[in-house]
Formats: sequence, structure tokens, C-alpha cells
Amino acid sequence: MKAVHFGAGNIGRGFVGLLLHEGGYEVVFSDVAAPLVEALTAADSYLVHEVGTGGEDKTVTGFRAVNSAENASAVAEEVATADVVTTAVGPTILKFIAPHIVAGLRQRPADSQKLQVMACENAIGATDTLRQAMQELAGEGWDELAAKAVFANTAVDRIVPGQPADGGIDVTVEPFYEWAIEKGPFGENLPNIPGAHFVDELGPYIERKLFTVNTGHATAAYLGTAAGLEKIADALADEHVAAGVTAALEETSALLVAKHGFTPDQMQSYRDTILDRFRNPALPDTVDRVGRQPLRKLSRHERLIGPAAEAAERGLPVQGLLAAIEAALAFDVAADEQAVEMKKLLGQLNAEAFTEKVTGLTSAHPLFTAVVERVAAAQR
Ligand SMILES: NC(=O)c1ccc[n+]([C@@H]2O[C@H](COP(=O)([O-])OP(=O)(O)OC[C@H]3O[C@@H](n4cnc5c(N)ncnc54)[C@H](O)[C@@H]3O)[C@@H](O)[C@H]2O)c1
Ligand SMILES: O=P(O)(O)OC[C@@H](O)[C@@H](O)[C@H](O)[C@H](O)CO
Repeated sequence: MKAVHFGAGNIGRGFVGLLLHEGGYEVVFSDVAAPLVEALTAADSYLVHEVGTGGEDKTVTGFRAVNSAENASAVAEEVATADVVTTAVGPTILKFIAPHIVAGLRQRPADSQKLQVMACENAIGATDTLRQAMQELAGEGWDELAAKAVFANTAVDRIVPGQPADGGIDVTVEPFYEWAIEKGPFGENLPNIPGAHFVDELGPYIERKLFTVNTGHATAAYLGTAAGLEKIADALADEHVAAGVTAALEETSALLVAKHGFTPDQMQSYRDTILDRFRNPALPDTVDRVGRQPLRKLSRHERLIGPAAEAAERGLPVQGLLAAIEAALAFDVAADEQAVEMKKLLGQLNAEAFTEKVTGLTSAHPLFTAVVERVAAAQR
């Protein structure tokens, strides 16, 4: 069995690649970072080093690597003969992966097993986004290609911090992980990934994950940055930051209880586990990584505006989320392109125009005025 995995970065090597390997797949990593592809090509194995309580070291073997920027035809050939394709590149990069999968499907014999495609990004419906990009590229030939593949959305959860820039391919991760995959698209032929679980309906899983793990993480990162802290664990040790994270997560939990029928106790225990994970002192995670790309994180269906908008629609409290949104607007990190762009937009647009452009909220929405006030405060 063979899996082609796009994006050999932190989560690619430290989670998706590992679980595919444990399921018996030969993993072909595809990436555009030449030194990384060369290092993977030169190695026979790499180590996934789990740090914190219960952590073990796992060894990944049986992989290869292809540079998709330099050798697109080799990537298409790999896809044409693969069983599984996964991605962990970031939601905005999926459109650049689509051409490789389309090219691979064109070469794939019509009578082969269907290619199983799963995007593993922090976004709702990431596989749907990838499929849509593929359909637009394929045009009239789409039906023929679509018949050769199945597409399943997934929710992936493991904190994998940035790794030292020393050219090494070993990865330091937390011990915890969860990979939920929608079951329906596969019929009887589920991919062989023992570390994953297959669910009838992914919506509650991805929203619980994105609106708890990622909302809490982003809140810690933005409030932590405002407090002058660098590490996520240190941010959680700060009383003001911890209170801000708790406030935002109580609001998203109330929404998830109302929307998906989780019980308050289930959400309390989920939150407790997550806060323990954030506090893991052995995990070298930073506010800069967790807060990265603030414009993406402030977009309409993401971890801050997404739950706040739905909570406001239901008349639920949103003050904690608004405080996180205001802190996000102050995320001023010179090395982060989106932080630089956000600062520019805050200087160029009035508060209403900025809110509409960045958050996708319109003036009729019940959250709009409160966000405009936070934007105006950030502009003073
Ligand atoms: N790190 C985590 O804790 C974590 C956990 C769950 C989900 N995720 C999600 O996984 C995705 C990747 O995150 P990450 O932390 O691994 O980031 P990362 O930057 O470490 O890895 C991304 C990789 O994608 C590669 N890449 C960029 N453009 C590409 C292209 N066109 N083709 C192939 N490869 C390309 C980059 O070179 C890099 O190696 C994101 O959507 C993130 O939200 C991350
Ligand atoms: O990857 P992002 O930028 O969407 O979010 C940053 C972190 O919150 C994220 O990578 C978490 O570590 C991860 O989602 C945990 O499962």
C-alpha cells in the first residue's frame, strides 16, 4: 500500500506520516522545500519524539520524498499508483496541490481501486476545498476523474511545535493525538489507519476541535503576545492570559453544547485535557507559531469569528471571544506576512470596512457592531 502525503512539515512528519506508516503504508512525502526533500531522501528513518507524560519515541521507516516544485511529473506518477493521498500544507496552499492530484488521476487506470483523498488541515471542510479546486481545474473532464477517487473530510489534533532549523528531520511532538475521518465516502473500503477513528458525521468533531483546541490556543497566543510572553506554556501560567482563555472557551463550549448536543460535563473534561496539553512544559511551542497568519484566523468560519458569530446569533455570551479578537488585532510580528498585512489594513481602512473585509461579517450581523468597536479600539 502506498500513500502520497503533501507537506512534510511538522504535522506531516510528526503525525500523518507516522500514522500512515503504522497502518502499513509506504509514505511518499511531497514538498517544495528542497533541503527538506533532500534530507528525507538521504535518510532511512526518522524519530517522532513524544515529550511530556507518557511520551515514547516512535521510528518511521519506509518513506521516500519527491520535490513537487522541481519534479511535478514524478509526483503525478506517484499519485497515479497510490492508495491514499493526504495533505498537511495549510488551507491556503490546497489550490497548489490540486494540479498534482488531477494530473495523477488522469494517468490512473479507470479500473484501479479508488484513490482515497484526505486533507488534514485546521479548517472546516478542507477536503471539500481541495476537491473544489480540483474540479475547477479539470473542467468538463471532472466527472471522469471524480469517478476514480473518494474524498473524506478529517479533523486532526496533535500539537507539533516548530522544529529547530538545523536540517534534521526528527520531530518533537506531544503524546496526545486524535484523527477523526468521515466514514461515509469510503463505503466498505476504509483506509488502514489504526490510529484514526471513522465517524458518521464529522461536523461535531471538527467544530469541537477547531472551536476549543484552536480557539483556546489562539487566545493564549494573542493574549500571551500582548503580555510579552514567548512560550505557550508560559502564557498559560499567566493569570490574566489563563482567565482570558477560560472565558473564551466557556463561550465556545456553550455554543457546542447548544449546537451539537455535547453535555456541559463532556465539554468541561475536553477543556481540562486541552489546557493540560497547552501547559506541557516539555513542549517548546511559541506564541508566534500558534498566532501565525492572523488574517486567516480572523476569517469568517475560523476559530474566533466563526464561534463568536454563531454564539451571537443564538444570543449567547461573546465577551471572552471579543477580547481574544481584540488581542489578535494587535498581533504585530514582523516575520509574519499576514500580521504585516493586517497592520497595513488597520491603517488604511475604516473600522467598518476592515471588519467586512477581514471577518466577512456584514452590518446586519448581530456580532458586527461589537467587532467594529474592537477594530476601532485597535486603530487608536
Ligand atoms: N503543527 C500542528 O500542531 C498542527 C496540528 C494539526 C493541524 N495542523 C495543520 O497542518 C497544516 C500544516 O501545519 P504544519 O504545522 O505542519 O506547518 P509546516 O509549515 O511545518 O508544514 C507545512 C509544509 O508544507 C510544505 N508546503 C508548502 N507549500 C507546499 C506545496 N505547494 N506543496 C507541497 N508542500 C508544500 C512546506 O514546505 C512545509 O514543509 C496546517 O493546515 C495546520 O493548521 C498543524
Ligand atoms: O496550525 P494553525 O496555524 O491553524 O493553528 C496553530 C495551532 O493552534 C495548531 O497548529 C495546533 O497546534 C494544532 O491544531 C493542534 O492540533
